[in-house]
Amino acid sequence: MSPEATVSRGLFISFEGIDGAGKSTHIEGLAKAFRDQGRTVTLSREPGGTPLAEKLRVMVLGDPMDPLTESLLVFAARRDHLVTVIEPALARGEVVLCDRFTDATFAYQGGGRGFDLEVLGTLERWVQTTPAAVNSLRQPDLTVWFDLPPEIAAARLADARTPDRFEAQPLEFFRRVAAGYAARAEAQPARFARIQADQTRHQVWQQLTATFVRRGWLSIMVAANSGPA
Ligand SMILES: Nc1ncnc2c1ncn2[C@@H]1O[C@H](COP(=O)(O)OP(=O)(O)O)[C@@H](O)[C@H]1O
Ligand SMILES: Cc1cn([C@H]2C[C@H](O)[C@@H](COP(=O)(O)OP(=O)(O)O)O2)c(=O)[nH]c1=O
Repeated sequence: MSPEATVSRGLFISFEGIDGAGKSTHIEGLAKAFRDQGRTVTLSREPGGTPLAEKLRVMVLGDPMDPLTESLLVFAARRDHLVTVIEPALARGEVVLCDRFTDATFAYQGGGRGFDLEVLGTLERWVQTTPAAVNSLRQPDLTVWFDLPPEIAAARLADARTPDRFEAQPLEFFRRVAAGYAARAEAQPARFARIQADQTRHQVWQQLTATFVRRGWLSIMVAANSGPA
């Protein structure tokens, strides 16, 4: 095991992908694996993660609005979440597992809605500026990207749940969202781990844990004895 695994520095890990890609299925199991290794885990999501941000989430997922309004609301929710939950947890040396972060904004508002990427970049810098981060800009240490063709995601979601304002979008919207994720991953390859999410749950889990074992963040033993919740 690399020395990194024995040092309890804060770890910020985000999970991304189009709706239905399989994030929720695997995050709990990963939290358990980190806990089994003695780490304290903060499990959260965006938009959301604080009382204020959860209120903003209800609006973003439910009320029609223009893309700038949508972008401002998700970034407002993010600022509150970052300042009151994520930064304090990282300062305590915890593992923060976050179901979506800023890449979702570039993918959904930027790719899906076609909103201005430069404006999103400006908002990203404003919202994620924090003195505790490398170069004062907070980014995840790792972003796990569940890459799944939109057709397969749609089939998985068909019977699974009542669609929200995004899940109700046509396939073409999700093609643009997927392209948005691919562009972010191409621009920042060191931060992204791409998971081929079209495989069985077990195979997806194995790809996921291998990613963490490779970085020295999970031991092989803990990974082998764990699985999706
Ligand atoms: N590897 C997989 N193969 C088949 N179905 C899956 C797989 N992973 C997840 N699912 C199912 O697909 C649906 C969407 O998964 P979910 O984890 O909720 O996706 P997300 O959180 O990314 O929107 C759920 O019904 C889930 O049980
Ligand atoms: C974080 C974020 C999410 N979203 C969208 C993507 C999802 O469709 C939705 C909520 O994400 P998610 O929590 O994955 O939905 P669910 O709980 O139904 O699996 O919000 C954005 O459009 N922009 C953002 O910045």
